[in-house]
Amino acid sequence: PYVDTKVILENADKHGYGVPALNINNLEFLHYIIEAGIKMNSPVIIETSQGAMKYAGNGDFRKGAEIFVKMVRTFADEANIPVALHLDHGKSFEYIVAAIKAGYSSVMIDASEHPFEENMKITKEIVKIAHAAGVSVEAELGQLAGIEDEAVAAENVLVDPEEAKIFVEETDVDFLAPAVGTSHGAFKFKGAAKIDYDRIKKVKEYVKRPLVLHGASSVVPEFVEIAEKHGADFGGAKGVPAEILKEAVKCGINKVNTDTDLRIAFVAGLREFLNGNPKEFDPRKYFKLAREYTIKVITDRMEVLGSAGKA
Ligand SMILES: O=C(COP(=O)(O)O)N(O)CCCCO
Ligand code: NA
Ligand SMILES: [Zn+2]
Repeated sequence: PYVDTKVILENADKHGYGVPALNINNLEFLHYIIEAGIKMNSPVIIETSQGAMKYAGNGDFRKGAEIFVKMVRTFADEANIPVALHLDHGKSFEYIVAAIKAGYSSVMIDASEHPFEENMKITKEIVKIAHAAGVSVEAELGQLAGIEDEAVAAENVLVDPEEAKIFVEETDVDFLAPAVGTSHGAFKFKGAAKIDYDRIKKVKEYVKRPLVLHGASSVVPEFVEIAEKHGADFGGAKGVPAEILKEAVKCGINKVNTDTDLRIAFVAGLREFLNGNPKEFDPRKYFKLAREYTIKVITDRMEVLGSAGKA
């Protein structure tokens, strides 16, 4: 069934597991996520960035929002796993309102590049509007480095747990994304991978609601290798290893945002298949390995996070 993201995340919070939040831009990735969820009997959170809304609507983001809601609801209505649709990194009022009007389960208002008071003020407004429409809200505190679709945050600014307490009390936001050392994309750490567990624990103690880990892709070496064997150049790619994700879930993370891992698995399979099948040009055939690898990277993640078997 199609559910509110809050329902999925409150259950995950209660039972101490993580749920993958998986980004899509097209029908194929939605197919793979649903297949993986059904196979593992896991709840799934589908998420789209503002860029994905524009892309799906061929430039018209309101159209794109409607297309995603109709596609996701069609799958969700007949799947016996909980499925939610979330707007990821909503920065523009127009996009957020379009997602709410189209029927998204939840929206993120990402005002993290603004000073604390401004972030709080903007988030409060969005919460009022979203809650009036029965839609739950995610916000971000602190800043991730790395590329975030439109904006590039220069440095990591880790969340201040005291600020998180005030922020949640003031805004009544449903789930919070604290910046704890990760960043978006395939090049997350200069040195060894590490995130600030104590900071997660402190925020959890204060806000007592589901927490979100952004920049959580593992950049799985197996798929990086296959992609590079077939012409990709991902030199220096490094993500969040599975054992760090497990620890982060223990500390209170419940929604685990994952985009880069799906992209790498897909392009690894696509490159391998195209290199090995020079005569093939049927789009129902040449995604075969891309599909297989993308489903694999999702089912593995459901095991790591503990959402497998929880639908
Ligand atoms: O936090 C994440 C996931 O980040 P990643 O999958 O790159 O680790 N997202 O919000 C997904 C979109 C970010 C741009 O790729
Ligand atoms: Na999000
Ligand atoms: Zn993110």
